[in-house]
Amino acid sequence: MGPAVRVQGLWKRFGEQVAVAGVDLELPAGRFIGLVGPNGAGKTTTLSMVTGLLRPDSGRVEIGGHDVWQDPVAVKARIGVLPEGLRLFERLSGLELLAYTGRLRGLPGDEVDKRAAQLLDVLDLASAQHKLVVDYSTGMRKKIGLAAALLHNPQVLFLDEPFEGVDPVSAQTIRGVLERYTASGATVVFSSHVMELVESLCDWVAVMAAGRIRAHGPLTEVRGGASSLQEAFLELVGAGDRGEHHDLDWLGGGAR
Ligand SMILES: Nc1ncnc2c1ncn2[C@@H]1O[C@H](COP(=O)(O)OP(=O)(O)OP(=O)(O)O)[C@@H](O)[C@H]1O
Repeated sequence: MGPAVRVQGLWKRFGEQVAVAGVDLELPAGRFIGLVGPNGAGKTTTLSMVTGLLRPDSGRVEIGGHDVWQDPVAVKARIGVLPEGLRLFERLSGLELLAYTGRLRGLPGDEVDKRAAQLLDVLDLASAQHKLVVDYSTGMRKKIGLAAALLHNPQVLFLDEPFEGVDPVSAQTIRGVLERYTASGATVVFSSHVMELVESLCDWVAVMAAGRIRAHGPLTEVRGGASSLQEAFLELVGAGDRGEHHDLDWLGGGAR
């Protein structure tokens, strides 16, 4: 089986700022993949280019063997995306949003109804299905966004910070759905800067810093001899000694 995603020579600049500086990456199919890196590392920019939301300055991306920019329809049929800062149709109810998304995806009406009912149930949104999305909480928005991204049963699911602002119960629910999804051979790619989360969920990771991939591979390989992914990550991104500085010696109790 070929890689789920193949990225070659990907670059993106915003004026003087180089956000993504030559990323080459092959993401294996059927894995739970974490893209980790500090704030500003270029994770969102990379995922936006990989999913066809942002045009790269140069480089190529293939998903399931299809070029994201030359064959966008084939790619979009195969992927689901939960972007950061997801915009939803606020004046639709959760159920209406799924019905609309399903029809846009070309699914027959009765199939959409069946899948929507199951997703709402599994994601614990059934009791809120007639509520307008504008009235949903942050966690509910993530869950309805996830349901919309899964409705057409994509081969690869991209999630940008899916657990940000989500309470532990909802996080567990989301996690259960994602684990079930990857167990059946699909691929999840998600970005996060929460190492514990990545370590507990992912079996394959790519570490990004300053627009480049610093390490990638099975979790155990990337972690190497370090006691945790967090420790390996701090060594990789060269921030191991951060916090040792005494510039803030005025901060805290004592003399004002
Ligand atoms: N539209 C834009 N215009 C200008 N600069 C941008 C734009 N988008 C991203 N950048 C810059 O590119 C760099 C990478 O940003 P990006 O959002 O991809 O990082 P990230 O790894 O997702 O960070 P975070 O974890 O904080 O979300 C940052 O320096 C950011 O300021």
